[in-house]
Amino acid sequence: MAKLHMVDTFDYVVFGATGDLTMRKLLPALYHRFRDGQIPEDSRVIGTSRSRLSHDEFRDRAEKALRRFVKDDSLDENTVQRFLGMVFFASVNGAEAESTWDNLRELFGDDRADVVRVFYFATSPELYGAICKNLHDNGLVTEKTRVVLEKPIGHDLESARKVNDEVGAYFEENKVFRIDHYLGKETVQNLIALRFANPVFERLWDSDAIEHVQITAAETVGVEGRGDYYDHSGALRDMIQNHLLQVLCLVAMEPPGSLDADDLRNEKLKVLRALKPIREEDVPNVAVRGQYGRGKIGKEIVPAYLEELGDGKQSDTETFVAIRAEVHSWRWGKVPFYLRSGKRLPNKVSEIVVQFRETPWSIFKSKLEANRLIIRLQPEEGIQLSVMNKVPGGDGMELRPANINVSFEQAFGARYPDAYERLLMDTVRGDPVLFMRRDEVEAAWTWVEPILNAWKKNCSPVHHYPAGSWGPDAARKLLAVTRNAWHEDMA
Ligand SMILES: NC(=O)C1=CN([C@@H]2O[C@H](COP(=O)(O)OP(=O)(O)OC[C@H]3O[C@@H](n4cnc5c(N)ncnc54)[C@H](OP(=O)(O)O)[C@@H]3O)[C@@H](O)[C@H]2O)C=CC1
Ligand SMILES: O=C1O[C@H](COP(=O)(O)O)[C@@H](O)[C@H](O)[C@H]1O
Repeated sequence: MAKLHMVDTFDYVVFGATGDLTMRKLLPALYHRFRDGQIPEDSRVIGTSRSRLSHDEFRDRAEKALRRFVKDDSLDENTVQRFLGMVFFASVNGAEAESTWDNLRELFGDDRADVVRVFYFATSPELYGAICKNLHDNGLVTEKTRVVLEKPIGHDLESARKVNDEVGAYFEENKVFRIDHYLGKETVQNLIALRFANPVFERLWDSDAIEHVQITAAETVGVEGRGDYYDHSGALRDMIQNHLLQVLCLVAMEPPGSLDADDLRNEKLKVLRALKPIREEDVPNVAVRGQYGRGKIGKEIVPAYLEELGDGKQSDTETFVAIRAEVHSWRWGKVPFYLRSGKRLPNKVSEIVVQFRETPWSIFKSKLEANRLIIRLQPEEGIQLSVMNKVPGGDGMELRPANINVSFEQAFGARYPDAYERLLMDTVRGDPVLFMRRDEVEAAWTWVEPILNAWKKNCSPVHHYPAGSWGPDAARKLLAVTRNAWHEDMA
């Protein structure tokens, strides 16, 4: 395990602390960091929401969450009790000026004014502006205060600008941490190491050598309890506008001058701005949307999206998206970047497939397969490079592809920390390198917006696919026009 450095003492205030995200991700992440010795014991985690809970009632909920979402081998009684001793609760309606702000103010005496203070907004984004104003008006913002904004930042470009303006009225950009948990995944960070610490790859990283790139985030889960949110979002907003475009940036960007936040983010922004704009009339040719019907994943029969929504609701919301993108730059020319994300697909897998070009000429009788680099983000994190080899023995020169495999688990053996663990500690340290800058978020919305508009006008159909399949056939056709195939369909 790489070395962890103890962070400064902090007060971590979560708005939306009784919600799913806090229970499932934030509290377990803070617990793990505490257990690993990264968090000083005089730090505090302060939950807030409109619910009227005592400190002990909230601690009970926090304890249940830890027992449910932290693996048994990481739960030891002493550590759990010491962690819960750092947990507090204040009942506040973040959106209302007249609310019980005293409950929160009372928790900060003069002796905490110099302590790092993080406000994490795990509520609906419409509340972010009001919460910022109320924090400011109640004198809760100190020199060492940061705010963390959960996704989604808006619903489209206009609403994203509104959220950013409202937050920006009270917090300088360097105090605003827009979280994209994909950037906290170890394997996503490792992309930077793979590309810029290994010249063997970087020398081949362009349109001369690379035929196309696929970026896939496939999930087996459906929308389950999040139907209200998801039905207003859909896969394009939920996964592509943020996570997949951020991964694309790291694959396609030029080497940054350093690992400083702005050097890295400037390079990502250049990629987002170099994405070939998609005109509304072209959307049917380059973007496919789908929605899952009833089907089977493994041995389990799972309901259709509409059944999960319940109440006989009808909806065109997409649970699957595939897009053909291009990064118009000297390095990439017209290399297609295929982006794909969907729910209720056969496997949970996030991966990048870099398909190299074929040899210009072959001296062999065997059919040659072009090299392929697969960067597996999750699960079974690792790298796989396919190469052509001579089949041993025989009296001729028979060739077959074989894989060079690096399994990160075998190489490093450590537990893979959840993305939130790293990101929450970065917010305490005030390190924005793995967070999205305002201009990145807005550039990403600018690019996806014509697709959203075309779909709103019903310019292309919502293809239905059975749960447990790899999505609609139209997604296959998107690649077939250039005689390509998605990874699972490759020979
Ligand atoms: N759940 C997840 O896995 C993910 C969630 N997100 C995003 O994070 C945000 C929260 O999601 P999630 O936890 O699932 O949502 P939930 O609906 O489970 O929780 C919402 C929380 O906000 C609180 N809340 C609502 N209104 C106010 C208010 N006016 N003042 C203070 N607190 C308020 C609620 O508590 P109370 O009713 O007591 O006030 C509750 O704690 C959403 O924007 C979501 O899109 C992003 C990525 C993943
Ligand atoms: O942000 C989100 O991500 C999850 C998928 O995250 P992963 O780390 O499990 O790949 C997705 O299920 C959710 O809908 C979306 O809001």
